[in-house]
Amino acid sequence: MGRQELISQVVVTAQQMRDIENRIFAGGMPVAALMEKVAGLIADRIQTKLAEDTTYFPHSPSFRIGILVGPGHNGGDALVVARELYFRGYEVGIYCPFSKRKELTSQHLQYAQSIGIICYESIELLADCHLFIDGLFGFGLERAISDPIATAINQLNEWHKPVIAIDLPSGLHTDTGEVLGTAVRATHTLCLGLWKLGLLQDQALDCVGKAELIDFDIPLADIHAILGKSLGIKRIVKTTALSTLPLPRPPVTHKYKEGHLLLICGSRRYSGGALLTGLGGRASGVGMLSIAVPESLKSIMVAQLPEALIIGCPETESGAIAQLQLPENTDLSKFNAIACGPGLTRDANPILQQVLESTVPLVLDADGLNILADMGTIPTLQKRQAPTVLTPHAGEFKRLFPDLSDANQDRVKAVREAAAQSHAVVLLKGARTAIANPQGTVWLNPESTPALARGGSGDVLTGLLGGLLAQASSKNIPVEDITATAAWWHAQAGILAAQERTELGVDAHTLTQYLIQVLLLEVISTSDKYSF
Ligand SMILES: NC(=O)C1=CN([C@@H]2O[C@H](COP(=O)(O)OP(=O)(O)OC[C@H]3O[C@@H](n4cnc5c(N)ncnc54)[C@H](O)[C@@H]3O)[C@@H](O)[C@H]2O)[C@H](O)CC1
Ligand SMILES: [K+]
Repeated sequence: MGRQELISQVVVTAQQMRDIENRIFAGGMPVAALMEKVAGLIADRIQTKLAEDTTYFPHSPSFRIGILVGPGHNGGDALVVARELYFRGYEVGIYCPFSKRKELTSQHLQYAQSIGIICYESIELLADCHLFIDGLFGFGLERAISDPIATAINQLNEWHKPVIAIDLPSGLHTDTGEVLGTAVRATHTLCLGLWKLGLLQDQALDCVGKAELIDFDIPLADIHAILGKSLGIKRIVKTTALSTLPLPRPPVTHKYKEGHLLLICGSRRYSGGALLTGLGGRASGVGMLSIAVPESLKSIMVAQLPEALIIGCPETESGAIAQLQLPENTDLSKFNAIACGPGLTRDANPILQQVLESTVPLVLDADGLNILADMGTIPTLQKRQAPTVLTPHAGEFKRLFPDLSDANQDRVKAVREAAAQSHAVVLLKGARTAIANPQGTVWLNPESTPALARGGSGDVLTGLLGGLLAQASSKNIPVEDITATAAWWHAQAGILAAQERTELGVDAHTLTQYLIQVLLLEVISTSDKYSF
């Protein structure tokens, strides 16, 4: 794996970043030299951004940049940026309300003032700035921000001007993304060296804006020395996601070699869920698709999914599947994967018992999760031998794991605990979907769209994931990697659909039509090894 690819996947906590940094310093790199290098790269990036984006940053002789400087090395970075932008002809002013500062930061402040950059103690005096650089705190923030800094940050936020945060928006917890007191609402974040975990947590996203990484050549040996070879937390990136797709297919194959997926979904009350799950399964390219639904849904399913084998099952009085009535000579072990849950209703309880006993990889979603929660998640899953993937949103997560950490706060901690205790792969849905395996590795999906916050989009994911699992069954690819790929593919389809149709135009049915469309674009732009 090349440097760029590895760096784009790595995610660190504050402590890990400190440890990596200490190795660099122990190796002989002077602290001041590193700050100079990093801040030089930040200044270059800001200058390019200003030149590139003239609608956002209009050229004007009075263009003024306000630089917020904290007491630590985040403030030191900001001062080097201030000096560089000043020498490159920009008008800059500094806000630094701290009397105690780290030595290097103090030296840079002294020099900045000596060359004529004015340092203000009140942020109000920067009110006419067109752009702000936030260098108040980086990964050294230790406690909630208090006054006068809190009031200054709130004032800055009220101006609604462009703000570029250095490393991370000041006030965010580096690991959990929690707002500590108050936080800068940045429009852009230039994360330094390696992605900080907090930037990938849902609760941080209001403050992060567009995030990008500034690579300052951290030696790979230092990264591996602290994080290990396998990395504990990874961003899902395009190259790894595409590498687990069943593409290209072998030239000689047949439908059963390309996986047989069984979907179990729907009820008289929720027929749409079954349909969307089926369409998601179809888009996965799976060789054979069987869908078990209540008998009364059979005709509508056949009409919409003519290539699938629709299995009409006896129904309860309420219209749920009463019993799985598989074709003759078929039992659950004939399938390569099963996905179960969307639209089932809790009345389908006996069905879940049956699929849990199967020896086939199983995806549980929606009512499949609700029924599992009723059974007792952890003791029930501990009995299973084959892999299980749970795909809850935060509400379902709470029902499944009532005693674990809150999935609305430190989502990474919550999903890790859930996977460890249930021995399942857990995919916690959200703006930054988080996936954990029982061994503690976590995958975070760094790109998505609020357009996917819509009824039915989860059903599409369930079908898609089931189809990918079925196709991978003979390939020895870890279930968690396939789960990460499904989350990535689903989100990318949403992003493309939102670009073409706005965030309001991505209903779940439309989403299914973008799955192949986005793949075509991504695969073609990545490699020429696929031929169509
Ligand atoms: N990672 C790297 O290799 C590099 C990082 N750089 C930059 O340095 C910061 C981290 O610097 P550090 O000095 O450790 O921390 P901070 O700048 O975030 O500030 C710590 C400073 O603030 C005090 N403090 C903490 N919390 C509060 C609070 N709530 N209120 C008031 N004061 C607080 C604390 O006591 C410290 O004095 C990193 O983010 C990068 O921007 C290097 O420049 C390049 C290499
Ligand atoms: K900052």
